[in-house]
Amino acid sequence: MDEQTPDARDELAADIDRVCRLEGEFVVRSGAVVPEYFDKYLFESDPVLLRRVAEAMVRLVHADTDLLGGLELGGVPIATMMSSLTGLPALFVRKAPKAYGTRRLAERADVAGRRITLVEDIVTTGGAARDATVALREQSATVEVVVCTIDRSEPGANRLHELGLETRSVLTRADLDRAREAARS
Ligand SMILES: O=P(O)(O)OC[C@H]1O[C@H](OP(=O)(O)OP(=O)(O)O)[C@H](O)[C@@H]1O
Ligand SMILES: O=C(O)c1cc(=O)[nH]c(=O)[nH]1
Repeated sequence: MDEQTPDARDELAADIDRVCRLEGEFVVRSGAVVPEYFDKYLFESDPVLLRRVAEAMVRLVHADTDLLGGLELGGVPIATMMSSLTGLPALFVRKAPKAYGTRRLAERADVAGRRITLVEDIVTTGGAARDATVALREQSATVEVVVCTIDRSEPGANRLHELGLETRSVLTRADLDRAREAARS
């Protein structure tokens, strides 16, 4: 697939920022309290925006990927759309194994020996991606890349590289701040 043009990227940043940036006081997954929150459900529930996001994320997926592992919950609609765009099968990765039925953590089939690209909406500290990586590697999957829509991590906060995991984002916090500034001027 062609690279995304700088204009298309700027346009996506502006639209995502306008739709999903909230101001207030928010507790995030890591337990920190932050004054701004990117509510991914506000762009994931818009079919046109979800598709644009998924198209941009597909460009970040390595060719040798076997499965697109959407992280519960916000990663699941994105992984599903990416699966539809690429034909790669999706995997739905729960935060914890289901307590009954198949008792699976990763919904689809065994992941042993499969190369999984994780699909995440927002990376703040990388904690959710870390937990999923550890759990999937325990099931003998290969996990080396996480693709995300927004990397809002502060410098040094994302330590996924220590797990040998590469983070590839469509947009960073700086992209969204620039888009916001441009919209104001
Ligand atoms: O990088 P981190 O510090 O892990 O934070 C980001 C993660 O936290 C949020 O998920 P949340 O647990 O709120 O779940 P949801 O997708 O189920 O709404 C977000 O969607 C990421 O998965
Ligand atoms: O870190 C998080 O939990 C988090 C941050 C954010 O901006 N948006 C979100 O959905 N989760």
